[in-house]
Amino acid sequence: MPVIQTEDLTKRFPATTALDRLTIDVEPGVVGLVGANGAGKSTLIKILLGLSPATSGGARVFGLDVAKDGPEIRERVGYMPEHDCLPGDVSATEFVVHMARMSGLPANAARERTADTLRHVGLYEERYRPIGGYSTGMKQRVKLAQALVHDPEIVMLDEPTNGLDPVGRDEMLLLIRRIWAEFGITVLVTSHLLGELERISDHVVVIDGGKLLRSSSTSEFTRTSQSLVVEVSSGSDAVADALSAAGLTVKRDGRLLVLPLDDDVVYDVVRDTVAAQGVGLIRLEQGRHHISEVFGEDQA
Ligand SMILES: Nc1ncnc2c1ncn2[C@@H]1O[C@H](COP(=O)(O)OP(=O)(O)OP(=O)(O)O)[C@@H](O)[C@H]1O
Repeated sequence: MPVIQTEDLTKRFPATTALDRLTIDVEPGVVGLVGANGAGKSTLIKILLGLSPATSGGARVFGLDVAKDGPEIRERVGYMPEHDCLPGDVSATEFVVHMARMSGLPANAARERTADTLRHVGLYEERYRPIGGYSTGMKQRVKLAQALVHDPEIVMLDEPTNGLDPVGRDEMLLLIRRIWAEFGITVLVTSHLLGELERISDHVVVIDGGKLLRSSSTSEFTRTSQSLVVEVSSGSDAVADALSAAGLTVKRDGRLLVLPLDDDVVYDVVRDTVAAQGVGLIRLEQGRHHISEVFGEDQA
């Protein structure tokens, strides 16, 4: 059963339509929600949490209606907001214990879960220091920990890699993948970077101007964009011409010839063509495009 479903979900603000008849089904796993700034990602999350009403259409989380069952949904969901929202004068431990108590955990369980969760996100001795002195990466980890501390069934992470350097991004992406892989908690994670979500998501939903552009499994995204890279010992111009004559679309990338891999027969055509030209085949390998390239963006 889908964990999140929306049907014709629409949210209008006076000056803009943030979501425009959005219909999606999200199955368990890591789901990437991709869109440029202002695409409607945060608005969708707030509606799913029952914090903001839809203008029309509907949404369900675990089959519960977001318009009526907000409190029950929020008990079962963890939420990491996009913007910095942490108090600077308390420690990570104090803050996360507080959030755990707010979720209804008894004092002892809250302390134990907090210690486990902060360790899981990679905060150790620093967890006793005031959050005000933390780096952006450490603050993002505290935000992630408070989303996980009450052992939710889904976490919704709004731009968790925002403001992080490349190493911090990689670490955060790995942590997110582990939430699903090790604990079986479904993750809905937003980003404006297609390339980074492609690396960790089982399924990717792309929205633009509040409208659905595409929703499919990550493997399907990349399968439709696979290519075959060919390198020959000499005479690459003649080989390219012969491949074109055989009906293939050939692109040049320096010494390499790149062909769309839409059919396995492409391998045979390349092998036969290269043999007929009497040149050596140095390389024949599958190239994997990034989703971002499919959308013509250079973001990976
Ligand atoms: N409370 C609000 N009042 C009026 N307009 C809003 C409100 N919240 C969002 N919007 C508008 O709705 C559109 C979608 O905003 P949203 O924050 O959902 O986008 P986003 O994809 O999360 O982008 P970002 O990453 O920049 O937050 C934007 O045009 C935004 O200005």
